[in-house]
Amino acid sequence: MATPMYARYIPPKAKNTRGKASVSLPVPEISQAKEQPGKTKQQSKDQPKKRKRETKDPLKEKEDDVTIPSVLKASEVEEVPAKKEHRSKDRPKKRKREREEKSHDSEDNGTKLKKHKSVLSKFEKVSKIAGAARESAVDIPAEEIKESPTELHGLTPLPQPEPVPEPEYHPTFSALPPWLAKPTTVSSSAKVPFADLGLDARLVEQLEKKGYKEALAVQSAVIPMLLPGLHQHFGDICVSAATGSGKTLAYILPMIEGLQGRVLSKLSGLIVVPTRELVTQARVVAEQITVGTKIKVGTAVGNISFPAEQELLVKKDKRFDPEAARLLHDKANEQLRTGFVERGGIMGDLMHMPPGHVPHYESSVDILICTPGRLVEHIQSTTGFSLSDIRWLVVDEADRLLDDSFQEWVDVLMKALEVESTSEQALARRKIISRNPWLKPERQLTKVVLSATMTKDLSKLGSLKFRRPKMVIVENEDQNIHSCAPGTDMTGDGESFELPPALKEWAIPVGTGLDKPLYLLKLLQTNILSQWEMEKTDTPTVADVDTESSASSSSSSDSDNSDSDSASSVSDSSEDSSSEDESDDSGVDTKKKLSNPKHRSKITPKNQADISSRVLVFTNNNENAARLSHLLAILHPPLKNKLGTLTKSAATKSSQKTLAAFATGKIRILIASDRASRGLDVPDLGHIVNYDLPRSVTDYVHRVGRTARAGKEGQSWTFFTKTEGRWFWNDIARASAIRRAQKVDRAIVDAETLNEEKRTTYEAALRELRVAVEGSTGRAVGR
Ligand SMILES: Nc1ncnc2c1ncn2[C@@H]1O[C@H](COP(=O)(O)OP(=O)(O)OP(=O)(O)O)[C@@H](O)[C@H]1O
Repeated sequence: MATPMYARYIPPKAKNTRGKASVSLPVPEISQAKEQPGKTKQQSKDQPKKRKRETKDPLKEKEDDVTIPSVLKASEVEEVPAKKEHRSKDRPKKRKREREEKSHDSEDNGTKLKKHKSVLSKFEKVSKIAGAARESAVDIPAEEIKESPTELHGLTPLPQPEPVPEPEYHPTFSALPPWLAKPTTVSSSAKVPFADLGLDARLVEQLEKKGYKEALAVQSAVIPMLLPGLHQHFGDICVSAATGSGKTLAYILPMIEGLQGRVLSKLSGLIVVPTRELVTQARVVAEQITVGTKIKVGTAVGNISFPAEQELLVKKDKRFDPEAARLLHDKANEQLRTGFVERGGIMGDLMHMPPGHVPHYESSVDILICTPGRLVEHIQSTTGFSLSDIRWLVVDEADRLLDDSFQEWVDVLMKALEVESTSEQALARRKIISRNPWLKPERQLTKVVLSATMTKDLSKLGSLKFRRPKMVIVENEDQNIHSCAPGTDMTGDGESFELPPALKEWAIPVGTGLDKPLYLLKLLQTNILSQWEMEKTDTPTVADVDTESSASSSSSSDSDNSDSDSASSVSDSSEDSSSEDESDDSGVDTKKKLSNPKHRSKITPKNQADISSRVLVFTNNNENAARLSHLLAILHPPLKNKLGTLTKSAATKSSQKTLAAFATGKIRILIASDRASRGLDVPDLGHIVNYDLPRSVTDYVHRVGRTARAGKEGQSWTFFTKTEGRWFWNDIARASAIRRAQKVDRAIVDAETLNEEKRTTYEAALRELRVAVEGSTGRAVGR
């Protein structure tokens, strides 16, 4: 009796009693039994077993699945427990009836029908109970009850609901402090005449002589904040402004204005920059502005010996002060007694002093421009080098410098700045201030921190210990600014950078990258250098090329200006050749064929001296720069005297020579490592080539920022290989962190059209280079 009732017996039209619910039920086996009276008891006993076996068949199972719902109506499911209860109560009666039936059966000659009658009577009872239950339930018209159509499914997964999109998270708070979260923004078009900035007339005149008629946006915003007046900010300033926007004058002018009346030299302004080239560059700007004043500008970069640099920075003298002399001598005696004798320094100098005198040190410079490494050396080892009178501290290229933990320069500098001045005037003033606390403190140190890619990392900025800081951001408010993430501005929590508005960026696919030198040669030929520049020197033979000294030789040699008419060795058939797009990026911007004559420089005697047709080529390391320089010189010998290299390993003097030659146009192609990517200002530089892809977004921003400076036009060309394409387009060309006025366009260089002779020369050059490098270092050379 374990089989449920509905499984054992299902009546033919179960519930159509009141013309309401009409449910078609499976044909009941009992009726079959009725119709087949010849079936034996054994057969009917076997029936459940047979069904059990049948249910093992999956197809059968499916059939059951389909039929069962029509049987299992809610009212009937509820009937089962009701029936059970009833049965347990009526058990004695039932047995009695069964006995009666049995006796009747025996009377009826033991036919099977009697047994079925008992089952039928049970069913009638159940039906009565179900009928009563149904009467108490709400009547539903039969036509409203529809059988749900059977859905058949194959093996394909059932359709799933659309995933609910995650709601966009717009924090109503910022993790940054208010001065960083809500910076002061300045439009890059907000220019003001220098005379309106509160600068001294002499300074304005000096600037006009240089051809600067009005202050650029960053200067118009920052100078008034640093000078006494209505807009003065009593605290420190962080500045974020695009490359070439004029940040150098924005900090140098107020510093010079503030120190003009100075009679005695005191080290009052300290400018820290990352490279020696930038020290030299900032010094040139400062010296141009200080002409006619007593302000002395010094540098510390390590291009001369350390003792020589010490002498240049600090003047040593003697001062009659018996009391101070006695104290110092006591200290010296104590050191002798304990054995801990200080070598050099003030104790060393004391030995050479006449009785009653002490050594006296004075700064030889008012403004010091230096690299962080050399600064730390002077703080730690130069006697009399004191930062206690510093009023201006400038950290240019701040994000780069704060990344640099070299010699823990920030900590050393901050400690040195905390040391109070021990000069007599300072001591006297401190005495007065202690009695009159409302008086201004003796020294007010203002920190100015600048970059085109300013960090918002508090852990880095915090190391500079700002006092009431303010962030100033200069941004282009042009509606056409292309920012891949709509609404990206420079004031959010994330870091975002702006490119110069007049910069045109191009991206050039270079296949696997194996023939990059040939691509570069073709690009120089078609779009950067004029034909005159490509061909003007006598063509030397491959053997003539001095690989090691191409940079220095080119900087010193003044190329012969004969207007050579010799036929170009570079094929110019690119116009009709169809270029194949081998890059893997998708949906890329307009493709431009660079061999189109309208992109070419016109060959006229006039533009022979056009220095904007110079190019700065960036490689990823010194080795690549030297190798490329060598290959180009062999590939196209007329370029030999127009090539220079600028790498970290080059001596300061040689780098300065190379840079000067590049600035004056003697060198047309400067191949450099990332050393040249920060801050370098080469006036009217027209082109940048990223021969190797930069390693980061910030590197890209600084590299391309060497052109299109101070509102002038410039172009950048970035080579990308098949494997680099995705990164370049996603992280640089369409990066939400970069705001640009013009989108990056794709350009095709037909390096294939370079003639066979060039390819043969290229192969020969590679072999020669391999032999040269393997010979000297035992290493293999790639291209
Ligand atoms: N007021 C001005 N008018 C015209 N030109 C200017 C003015 N001020 C500066 N310049 C020129 O702008 C160029 C860029 O200046 P500067 O080197 O200070 O830029 P920068 O913002 O420091 O760039 P980077 O971030 O790359 O270091 C220089 O060649 C400079 O001579």
